[in-house]
Amino acid sequence: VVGGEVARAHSWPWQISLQFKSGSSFRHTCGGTLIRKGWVMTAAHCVDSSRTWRVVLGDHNINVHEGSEQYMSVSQVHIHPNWNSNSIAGGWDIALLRLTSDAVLNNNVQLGSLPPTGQILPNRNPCYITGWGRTKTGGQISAELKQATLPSVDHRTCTSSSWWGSTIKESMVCAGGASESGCQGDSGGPLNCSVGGRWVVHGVTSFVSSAGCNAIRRPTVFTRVSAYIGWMNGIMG
Ligand SMILES: CC(C)c1ccc(NC(=O)[C@H](Cc2ccccc2)NC(=O)[C@H](CCCC[NH3+])NC(=O)C(F)(F)F)cc1
Repeated sequence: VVGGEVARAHSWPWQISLQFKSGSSFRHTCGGTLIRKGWVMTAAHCVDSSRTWRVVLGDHNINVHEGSEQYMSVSQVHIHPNWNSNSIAGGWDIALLRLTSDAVLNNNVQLGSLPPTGQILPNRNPCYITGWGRTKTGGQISAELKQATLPSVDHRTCTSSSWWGSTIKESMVCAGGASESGCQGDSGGPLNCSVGGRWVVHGVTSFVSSAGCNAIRRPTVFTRVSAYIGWMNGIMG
């Protein structure tokens, strides 16, 4: 997350760290959202390589064992069948991870709320991006979970020629476009939007401009969760 601030610990208790085994330890690679006790929603591009994954729930500083963490193994990776790893602009950048055991819900670990099918946010709806991703283009990932306000940008604006143009599909949500953005390592994490006074996870962090994470008029692009409710229910049962 470029800009914003360090989140109050466990204030986004559905945020998870997706890590892969590297030698004898695990490394953070992406974010994700706990949506059922046994299921995590993340980006397809995070899991389209075969690795040994683990999901860390209830984390704040990913380099320190704080006692609130739950370490979960992944028994199954369900990548959307239409995902094409050579075409991030094609969309479909969403995946579900089945955990080997159910999370224990508590003050530090809670389920994220999903929107109803088809819900589209109005322009400039208040949203926060959260993640442990890089804190500036080419910079380092953050040890502590960060948050930044990224107002949603409506489709008409985001697809205009001086913005992203036709790269943006109906199944995507844009948010930000000023000095704050997502960055590498935030992929797969939630776009948390305030709807009716409650936090709803409206996006899965997908991509930023290759000219830089917080490039002007290149808002962070998210997979629109409300376009995939049917698919997810079909998988999770
Ligand atoms: C649609 C097409 C023109 C297009 C292709 C690629 C991108 N962006 C990218 O590829 C930039 C590259 C980058 C690297 C380092 C620093 C900044 C940017 N990376 C990204 O946007 C990666 C997803 C890459 C998926 C690759 N299979 N996502 C992110 O960084 C995140 F966290 F914002 F979600 C953007 C658009």
